[in-house]
Amino acid sequence: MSRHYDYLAIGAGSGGIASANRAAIRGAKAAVIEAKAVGGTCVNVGCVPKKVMWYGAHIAEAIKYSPSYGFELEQKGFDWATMVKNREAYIERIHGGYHRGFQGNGVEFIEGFAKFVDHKTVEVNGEKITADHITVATGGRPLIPEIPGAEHGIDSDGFFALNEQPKKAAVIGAGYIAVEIAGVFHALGTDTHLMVRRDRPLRSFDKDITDGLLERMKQDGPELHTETTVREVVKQDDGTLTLHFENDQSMEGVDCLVWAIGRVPSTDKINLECTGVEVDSEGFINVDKFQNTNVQGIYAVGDNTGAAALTPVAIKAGRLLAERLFNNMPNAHMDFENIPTVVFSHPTIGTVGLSEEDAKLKFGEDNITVYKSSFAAMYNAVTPHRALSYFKLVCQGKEEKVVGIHGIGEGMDEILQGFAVALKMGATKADLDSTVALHPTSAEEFVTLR
Ligand SMILES: Cc1cc2nc3c(=O)[nH]c(=O)nc-3n(C[C@H](O)[C@H](O)[C@H](O)COP(=O)(O)OP(=O)(O)OC[C@H]3O[C@@H](n4cnc5c(N)ncnc54)[C@H](O)[C@@H]3O)c2cc1C
Ligand SMILES: NC(=O)c1ccc[n+]([C@@H]2O[C@H](COP(=O)([O-])OP(=O)(O)OC[C@H]3O[C@@H](n4cnc5c(N)ncnc54)[C@H](O)[C@@H]3O)[C@@H](O)[C@H]2O)c1
Repeated sequence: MSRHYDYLAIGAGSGGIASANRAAIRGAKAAVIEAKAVGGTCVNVGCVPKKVMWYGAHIAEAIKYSPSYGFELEQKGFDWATMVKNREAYIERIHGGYHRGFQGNGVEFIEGFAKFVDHKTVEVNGEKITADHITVATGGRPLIPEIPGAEHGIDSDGFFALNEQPKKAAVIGAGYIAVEIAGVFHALGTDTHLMVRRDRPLRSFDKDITDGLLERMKQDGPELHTETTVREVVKQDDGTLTLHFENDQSMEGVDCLVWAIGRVPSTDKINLECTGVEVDSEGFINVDKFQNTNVQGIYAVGDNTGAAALTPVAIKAGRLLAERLFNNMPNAHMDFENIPTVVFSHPTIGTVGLSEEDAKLKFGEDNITVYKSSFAAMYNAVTPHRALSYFKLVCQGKEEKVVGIHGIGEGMDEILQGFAVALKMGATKADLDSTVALHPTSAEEFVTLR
């Protein structure tokens, strides 16, 4: 038995789903193969469960501030399992939405793990499936370090599988995932320790913004341990973990250790070798700007290409690929410049374009003008917890073209999208200044900077 399609996506995550749906909408006979849960990382063990838990953390913070607004609340407890149950029910509903979408668009959903047999054929559940165009959209998976006792820790997938709230958590890593998980644990009441190998987390972000994050962590937690590298993990008889660091210090009593030290592409178990598709030294698939691999008829989108590992990036690249293949748009391709991004820290960070450091390197120090401000957002200014937000514009040349927009503060996640449009359109500082402010908001900072 064998089936043939015009378009086949391996992996029903952000990129695979978006591309298969768009291909089918444009008239292609399309299918998508998924080994685990429809929706991939974002929906099942990424953006979606993370944001639900971030909202939970947000509510915990609001309860903390509520007395200053006149509320007399008695918090009787917090049930982690209830949050998880409702989160998973929501995710189930999203799964249903995807399947209805496939039905509506005419995409065939195939459950199973796909492996290449040759450059036109994959095998799944013993069946050979052929397609004119095959997209590898297999995403990635978390990395665990090779140190003694590492297996006693969990990764971000394990974090979402927790059914009970840990008392004391150590989160290892300095990227988005470490910062976000540590923030959620801490806000919900776990004694949380974030451990980074160097002087700060999010080192590739603009320094003024990470300084703002460090200030908040110092003020509110979680506890940040810098210059701290885990050497060994030992499980004690009572089940708790002791972490030994390279600086010969240690930490005892950890009941949840989370590794958030990066992700690797899922390209190693799909027999890609038999197709001749080239990968780099880390296993990321080499693609050109059209998502073409070096083998005709095989493409890759999303996290396994080493592009910015963000859901909207995988979706956009996937849709544009389908437009190119099936809608007579030979030049359709993703623009990887100026991709906005948000970290769901506490408070959130938003950033698009170049950091001050990178802008100076690219254009020269004399060609860069920086505008920045800090202020206590009204939300917490009326509480004893007076904390600062930071906003920054990086401008280039005499005309002060805005090449970087950065902020940390309440609402920054929602503020950034519109400003990213302005940056992408080539806005200058004068354009922002000519826009009337919205008052009272935090967003108005960006159009009133001096
Ligand atoms: C904890 C966490 C939080 C995140 N938060 C955000 C966020 O807030 N915002 C954001 O934009 N991004 C976020 N991301 C990143 C985002 O989830 C990814 O960029 C996005 O999911 C990538 O999509 P993709 O299609 O490349 O791969 P994935 O979504 O990983 O999908 C790949 C799919 O392929 C399947 N698969 C793999 N191999 C095979 C095979 N051989 N056969 C069949 N199926 C296979 C996998 O099971 C998986 O379902 C987060 C990621 C994590 C881990
Ligand atoms: N809000 C969002 O949009 C969001 C949220 C989560 C994830 N993501 C995406 O997922 C990607 C992966 O996130 P991530 O946080 O896993 O990876 P990352 O690559 O961003 O960060 C990994 C961090 O771990 C550190 N590290 C590596 N090895 C280590 C070790 N042995 N011990 C201690 N630290 C170590 C690295 O220095 C790095 O800072 C991100 O780059 C991002 O694109 C996005």
